[in-house]
Amino acid sequence: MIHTIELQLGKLGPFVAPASKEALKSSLSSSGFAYLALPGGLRSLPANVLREGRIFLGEADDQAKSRVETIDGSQKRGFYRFSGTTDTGVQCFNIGREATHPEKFRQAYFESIDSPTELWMEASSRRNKWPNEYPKLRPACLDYFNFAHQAAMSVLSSIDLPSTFAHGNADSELEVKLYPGVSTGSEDRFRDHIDLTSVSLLIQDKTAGLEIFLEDFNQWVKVGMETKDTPHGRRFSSTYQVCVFLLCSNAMQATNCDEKILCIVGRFGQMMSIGQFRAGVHRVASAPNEGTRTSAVFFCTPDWHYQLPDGSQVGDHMPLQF
Ligand SMILES: O=C(O)CCC(=O)C(=O)O
Ligand SMILES: [Fe+2]
Repeated sequence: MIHTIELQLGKLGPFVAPASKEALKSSLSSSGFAYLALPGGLRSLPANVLREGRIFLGEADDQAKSRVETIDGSQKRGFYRFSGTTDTGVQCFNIGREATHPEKFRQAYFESIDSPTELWMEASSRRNKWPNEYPKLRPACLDYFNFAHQAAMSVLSSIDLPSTFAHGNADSELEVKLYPGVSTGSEDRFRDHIDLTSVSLLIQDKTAGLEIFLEDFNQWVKVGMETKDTPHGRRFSSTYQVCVFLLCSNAMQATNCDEKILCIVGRFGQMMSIGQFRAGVHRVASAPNEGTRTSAVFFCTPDWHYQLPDGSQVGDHMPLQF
């Protein structure tokens, strides 16, 4: 069962009310997923990051993109073209925590494994890249990054997992992806996987595309945006709502359709909880004739030197940086 948790707005940012803890635990342990509903005062944050990301990725010319592009290595910052999928044409804009010396975040890890500096320094010191021509992108991304970090910390502490202690560097990533429309619906755009995160927070602006696997039902379900019937036909009711359409044989049933963020347990969330919380398997399928889709995922990542219950460090699980 996927529960919806109302986030509250406190002085220090968004938080999960104590009364919602059990529902959140039950949702993340049974399915690996939960919805976070936003109070009105915070709803512009996801809307802004999707809008500014969509404008940059959809409208900037190749030159503007190439000025903030990362081509090589697994540590992406700024613009890059997504590969490693059957689909071409997916474009991304990636940021980490804004910092002058981001290599400091991973230094303790690399030193603990005696890794020669020249092997990790270059990739780990990559800073955020902001396109000058799109000045609204930076505040939209940074505001959302800060919000998402706070929200993730509150989610983790509510379910009794290490929060700020394990995420002191806030060495997380925010990635906006633009999936151009397709006319055929056969291929997966992003194959099924779990994320290398403690939790991921996902928003999207289109009904079609994201699918999550519900183990208990042995079924893929579509996560979409609410549609409303109007005299002029069906239309989307907001830019980033997510809801689940259960793939029932006789009816597509929409549930949980308000201003929501999908919270997904990642591999580290599962490991930190010694399996109490299930990592959520998800994928992006192509949705023919649905037009362009934009998503933004906050990949909440523990510090690389953080030691997991099995004795490994978080960094041991990360793809090579060079
Ligand atoms: O674009 C999406 O909705 C999902 C992308 C995703 O799962 C990922 O980047 O890990
Ligand atoms: Fe993912």
